Amino acid sequence: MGLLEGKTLLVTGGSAGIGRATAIEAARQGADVGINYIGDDAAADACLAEIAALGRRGFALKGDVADPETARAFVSAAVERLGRVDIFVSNAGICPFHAFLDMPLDTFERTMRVNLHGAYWMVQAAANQMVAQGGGGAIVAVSSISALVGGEYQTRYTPTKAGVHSLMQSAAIALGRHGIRCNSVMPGTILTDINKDDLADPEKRARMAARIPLGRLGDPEDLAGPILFLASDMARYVTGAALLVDGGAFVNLQ
Ligand SMILES: NC(=O)C1=CN([C@@H]2O[C@H](COP(=O)(O)OP(=O)(O)OC[C@H]3O[C@@H](n4cnc5c(N)ncnc54)[C@H](O)[C@@H]3O)[C@@H](O)[C@H]2O)C=CC1
Ligand SMILES: C[C@H](O)[C@@H]1OC(=O)[C@H](O)[C@@H]1O
Repeated sequence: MGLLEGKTLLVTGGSAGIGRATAIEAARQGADVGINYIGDDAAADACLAEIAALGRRGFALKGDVADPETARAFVSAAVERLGRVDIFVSNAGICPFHAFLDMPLDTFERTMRVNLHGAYWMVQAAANQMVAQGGGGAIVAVSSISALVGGEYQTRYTPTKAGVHSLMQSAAIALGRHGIRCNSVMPGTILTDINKDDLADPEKRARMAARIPLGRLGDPEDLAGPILFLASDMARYVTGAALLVDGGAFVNLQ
């Protein structure tokens, strides 16, 4: 029997990277899965095909998480298609690298709106559904090691990841009385489209890998287990927590 047998799970940014790995592993663990995404329809269709091949129900909703209306539409579609929402994974995010001193206003605002506002409205919509249906629930947000440490070209990104971590702490308090647990994961450097350009420089890539005690950069699948553990009943007394999933990078000062 899978870890998530009989549950329904929603994940934002589920067509690629960490969100996709989470969606597919959730299906393997017995959950029906809804994904939200933006951009490439073929990638979303491919993810849905894998969910179906695992014998689970799935649906995809295209929409920008920066628009609060997408949150309402995603949760409504989940209720219509899957009946309820047991687990919500707030994952969608962007990280356009840029220097601090000449940060364009639109780059700053877009990053805030997608990563932080998007997480806020999505989590609120999912939580309202969980409260209305009863029986509790679990919310996991994808924060980052960048909530704890800085990056020269990530000055409009790292505050969003600290914000997502903080959102989970406050939501854990607000939602505990409803039996809804809220936690975050903090990935280190994971090989996905978000950092493909940044890590195209072999020297930078080698430098990033060299500081990781486990000896390699992460893969999206490295996140699926920790996210789904926090989402599962095995973590039933865990709320307001943050789990670093970084191969040990954070603790490696020298
Ligand atoms: N890859 C890494 O090294 C790390 C990633 N993260 C976080 O993990 C999360 C997922 O990122 P990755 O899988 O690495 O990236 P990715 O680029 O492979 O996937 C991002 C996903 O988010 C979706 N997305 C992007 N903007 C969206 C929007 N406005 N509305 C709806 N969907 C949107 C895309 O369609 C895609 O499915 C992000 O929140 C990122 O900040 C955190 C730490 C490290
Ligand atoms: C996109 C970056 O490579 C990635 O994003 C994060 O949150 C990590 O800190 C890495 O810097």
